[in-house]
Amino acid sequence: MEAITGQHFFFHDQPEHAAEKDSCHFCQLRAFPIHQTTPVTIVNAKDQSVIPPNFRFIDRMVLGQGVEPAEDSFRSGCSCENDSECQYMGCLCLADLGEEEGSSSDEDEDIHANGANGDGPEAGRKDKVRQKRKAYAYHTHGAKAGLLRSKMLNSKEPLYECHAGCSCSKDCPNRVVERGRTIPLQIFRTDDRGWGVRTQVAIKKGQFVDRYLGEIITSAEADRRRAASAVSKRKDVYLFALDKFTHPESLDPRLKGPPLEVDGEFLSGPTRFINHSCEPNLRIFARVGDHADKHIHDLALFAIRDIPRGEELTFDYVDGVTEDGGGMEGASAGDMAKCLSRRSFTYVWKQYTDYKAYSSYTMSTPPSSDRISSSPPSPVALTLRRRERDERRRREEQYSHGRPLPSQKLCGNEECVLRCCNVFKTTRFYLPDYLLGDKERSVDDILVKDIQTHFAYLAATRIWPSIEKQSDVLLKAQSIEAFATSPPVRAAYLDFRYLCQKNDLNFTIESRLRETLSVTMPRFRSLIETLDTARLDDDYTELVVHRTLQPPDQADKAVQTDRPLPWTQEGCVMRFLLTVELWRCHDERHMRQRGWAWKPWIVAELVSAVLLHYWLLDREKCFERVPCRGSEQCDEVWQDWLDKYPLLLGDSSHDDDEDEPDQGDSKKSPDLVPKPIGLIKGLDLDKDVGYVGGVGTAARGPLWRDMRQKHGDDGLPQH
Ligand SMILES: C[S@@+](CC[C@H](N)C(=O)[O-])C[C@H]1O[C@@H](n2cnc3c(N)ncnc32)[C@H](O)[C@@H]1O
Repeated sequence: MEAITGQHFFFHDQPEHAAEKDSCHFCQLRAFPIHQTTPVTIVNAKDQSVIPPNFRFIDRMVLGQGVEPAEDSFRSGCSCENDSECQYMGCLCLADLGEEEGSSSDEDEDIHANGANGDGPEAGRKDKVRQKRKAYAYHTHGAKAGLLRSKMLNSKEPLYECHAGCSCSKDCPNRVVERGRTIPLQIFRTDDRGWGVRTQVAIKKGQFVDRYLGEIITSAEADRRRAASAVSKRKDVYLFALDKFTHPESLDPRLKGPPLEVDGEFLSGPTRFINHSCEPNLRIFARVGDHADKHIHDLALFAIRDIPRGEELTFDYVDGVTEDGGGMEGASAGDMAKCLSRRSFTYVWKQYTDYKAYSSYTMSTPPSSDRISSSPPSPVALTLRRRERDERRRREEQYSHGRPLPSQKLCGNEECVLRCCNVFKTTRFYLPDYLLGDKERSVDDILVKDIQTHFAYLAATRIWPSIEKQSDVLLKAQSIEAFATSPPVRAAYLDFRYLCQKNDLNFTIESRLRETLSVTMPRFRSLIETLDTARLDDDYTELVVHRTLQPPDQADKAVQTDRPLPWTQEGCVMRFLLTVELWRCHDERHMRQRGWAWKPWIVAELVSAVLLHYWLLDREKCFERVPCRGSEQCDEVWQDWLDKYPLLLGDSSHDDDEDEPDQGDSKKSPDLVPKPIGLIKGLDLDKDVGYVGGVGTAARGPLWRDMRQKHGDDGLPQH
């Protein structure tokens, strides 16, 4: 260290040492304009180590190959007439803030700081200020001016700042990160953790410290560097993915992912030497200037508490993950893990799948602890933990919106291992082999989603013909569509198909299935009349349910064999009907479809129609059966369904006892906007294609009005 300092001091102002000067870290630092006011120094009072010679200080991001900033034509900025306007909603730079983030709980603090509280003439001004909602992230007035608001310190939101493309001045209060570091820093040799960074002045809570700089590289290049690095895990601590705005469905191709990454190992600023701590004094935030450059957003470090002069600066490499999987400072600290970029996503993903292969799945136990303050957790373990936590949160959200818990069985028996009772089980150890998705179009080029909608509409009008009000019909149709397309019904159909194949039962023609349905449906109806399928807590019900769902029991037969008897066609159909009915009851019990307390004959009608509908969709090649990749994929399937049918509490109308539509629920559920039924031009689905062949009319008359016979086709006989 002394030798290097000496070289610098004595020789680097001489032209013949130009090359050496170029690689001298002191010279690099001195060359930055900011060095005059807020220098970075390097000291080593411990040993002879020097900053790695292949490291170079930079004072701005370096864009790697294939990484481009936005074109000028996409750039924009605010047109606020004076700087103070840039604090409020209305400033274009703050346009991406949601309502929640925009609201300011610190507003009073600022007004107080400015002496504008109480009655009198100031009160009017205060009211006026209140009308304009303060939205930006910093304090404006008094001693805290320029510091991050306390609300933001715990927030996962990015910071949106004004920038060079804006009409406000450089002194605009919303340009904190842009103005750069104001704190002199010292890189020093720690006792036990290599280099570290300490502050040369006291830092206030909420004060901006510096950005994390580096080379911005593509994800492919990051992977390449990981692979090339002797120890990939080591490489990971220098890589930050710029994924704050990445979303697979983003309209901006640059934000679709995989995200760009910042590599600070060989080119960076002093923050690259900041060590990890589980009780850090800094936190990292995503910061955006020009919105067109979200893909290369900044990583800005702020103090999260007052820091005395001389104290080592640290941040939590995984932002507060604790052993129980929660955030160190409550939920918001955990959420910030998303703000803290995912380091080495791709690499870790591979590790993750391996990890999943041996880790037992549990909803509450994150991978083993690495929370030791004296040494940092391995980045792989940390990322795994973070991913586990994010997944867990996503699932919890789904459960709160009606996805059943994986532990729940259709039959109600905790111990049940029957495949068909476990349609909610999507964990690692009980993943379905396949998932059933809709193709976009049928073999006849009809949009499958139109067929689904049309089926639901016809079912609503035929099974509940007494509903007159169109909005009630649409509500009914919407809830039928949600039910019929739900993941457990799909799982039940796959199970049905599998069972049929395994037992060489082929419903190769529609009439065969219709016949079987016509025999099975009355039995099914009397079964659910006898049982209270909505309450599965008595032994008798469970026994009967299990008998129906299980392979036929040879004990019932005269001939005893070692193997279970094969399934019959009626058995397969019955198993589908009962599985779907149990899911319907579960759904009703647990939240989404409240008020579906239908009489057994309505249930029998609808559930049978659903089976025939699925079979017809299958025949028309509307489905795709995809191997299930993992529980994440099941999560996605549930998420898609929950997103598409967010709240279906409004369908209580028209039990068979009711004459008048119940409009109460639709009034109570403003979220339920009836979906327009897309009629398919030139096509009568009933007649021409027969997709809804199973739907008859249940209005006190014959349960199955055979649409096909009307058109001279084979059909389901009346019963
Ligand atoms: C981003 S660098 C920080 C600067 C580093 N100390 C150096 O000398 O270059 C991350 C590396 O620092 C070390 N490190 C960071 N935090 C640490 C901690 N709390 N305990 C031990 N080593 C730590 C680890 O070797 C880690 O790979």
